[in-house]
Amino acid sequence: MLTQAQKTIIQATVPLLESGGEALARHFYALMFETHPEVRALFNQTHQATGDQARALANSVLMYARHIDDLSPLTPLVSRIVNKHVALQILPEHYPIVGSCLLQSIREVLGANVATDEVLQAWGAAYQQLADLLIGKEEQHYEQNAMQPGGWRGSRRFRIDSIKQESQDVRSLTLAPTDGGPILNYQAGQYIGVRLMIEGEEVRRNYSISNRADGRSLRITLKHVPDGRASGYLHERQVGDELEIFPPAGDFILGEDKVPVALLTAGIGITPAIPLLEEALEQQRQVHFLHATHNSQTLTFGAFLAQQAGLQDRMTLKLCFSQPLAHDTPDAVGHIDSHCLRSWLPAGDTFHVYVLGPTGFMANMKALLLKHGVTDDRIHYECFGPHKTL
Ligand SMILES: NC(=O)C1=CN([C@@H]2O[C@H](COP(=O)(O)OP(=O)(O)OC[C@H]3O[C@@H](n4cnc5c(N)ncnc54)[C@H](OP(=O)(O)O)[C@@H]3O)[C@@H](O)[C@H]2O)C=CC1
Repeated sequence: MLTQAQKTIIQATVPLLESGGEALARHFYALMFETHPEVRALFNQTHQATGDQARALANSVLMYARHIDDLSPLTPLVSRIVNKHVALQILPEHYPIVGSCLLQSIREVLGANVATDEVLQAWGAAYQQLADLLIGKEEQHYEQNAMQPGGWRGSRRFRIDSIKQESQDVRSLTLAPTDGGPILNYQAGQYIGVRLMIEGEEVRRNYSISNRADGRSLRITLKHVPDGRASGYLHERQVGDELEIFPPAGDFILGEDKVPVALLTAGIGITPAIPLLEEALEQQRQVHFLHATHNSQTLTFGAFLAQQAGLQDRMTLKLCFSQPLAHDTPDAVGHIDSHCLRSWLPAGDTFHVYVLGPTGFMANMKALLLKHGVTDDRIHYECFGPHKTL
């Protein structure tokens, strides 16, 4: 348990974290990967290179320090972190490695005058409190996954049953367990973890599941990112190849109120929106599917969406192309703007909006939605990779 004196020390470090948190986080990752190369696989090295992971860690530590007296406002953030950890199979033994490197980094970056023994002890206790919380919640997920019919713990081997080119740089892989057993009933909007061995090095990634649970197979849909190690590797796989998969996780799911839904997506952010769309339609909800992409060549699931919109009275489909080809006839050209949202969103003020895509897109859409009067509690978004507050 943290003492009141330790909580006061943690709160006093907030200004330091506000100004120097990112430098601290960068130092921490460099130290950890140097002294514990075995944990490299748990972190996407592209997010390291862009600094996204360091920013996400700095922000999480800052939020934690700010709310050390009452952690309840952090419940959504903790849930996001726990789910990402579960899909990457973060285990209790990983926490002491992170804890010792974090304390060493605090000492080295802040210096002995600021990072006194008292300060380090307070942060050691605070870290342990957070680690215990996360380990407990993650174990609950692992247990729930393992107990369900068709569930499993750790990795399970899946075979690629089919491959489909969906658009210019995007293909879907349909995967079935090699043991022939069923697959648990995952929720629309969830993702899985994949463990790959690329040139002798372990790499782990999360990928959104792009189909609804059918008990037999699951589908992931991937964009080939230039220089993307895992996506490049997966795009070279053939039917019959096998992959190691961690059980589904994720809390980006439809709310239970059967209100109208707007799915506002861009680029490859469309992947989790497909099962969300199917679920919403099955629940007889009104769905407005608004999607931005470059043009018809990069449009993923275009035929499926058009077919659904043709079949379903309750579905509206609007496409915005930023770089249309000569023969393209989208509903709008450029970026989705205030005018598009005003005419494309459902009427009334009960609908919820689910935003998925590049971070800049999600930040823009959130700002426009707020301006349009959509309240914060009705706007949902999920970052692919480290969580960011928009
Ligand atoms: N949340 C999720 O589940 C997932 C999210 N992603 C995220 O999606 C990102 C990559 O998506 P990708 O397919 O390459 O996207 P694209 O670069 O293909 O962009 C898709 C569309 O969004 C437009 N756009 C980009 N930025 C903005 C902005 N700031 N405001 C308005 N419109 C914008 C683009 O216009 P323009 O032509 O001007 O670029 C384009 O029309 C990744 O970075 C990843 O983080 C990926 C997978 C799943």
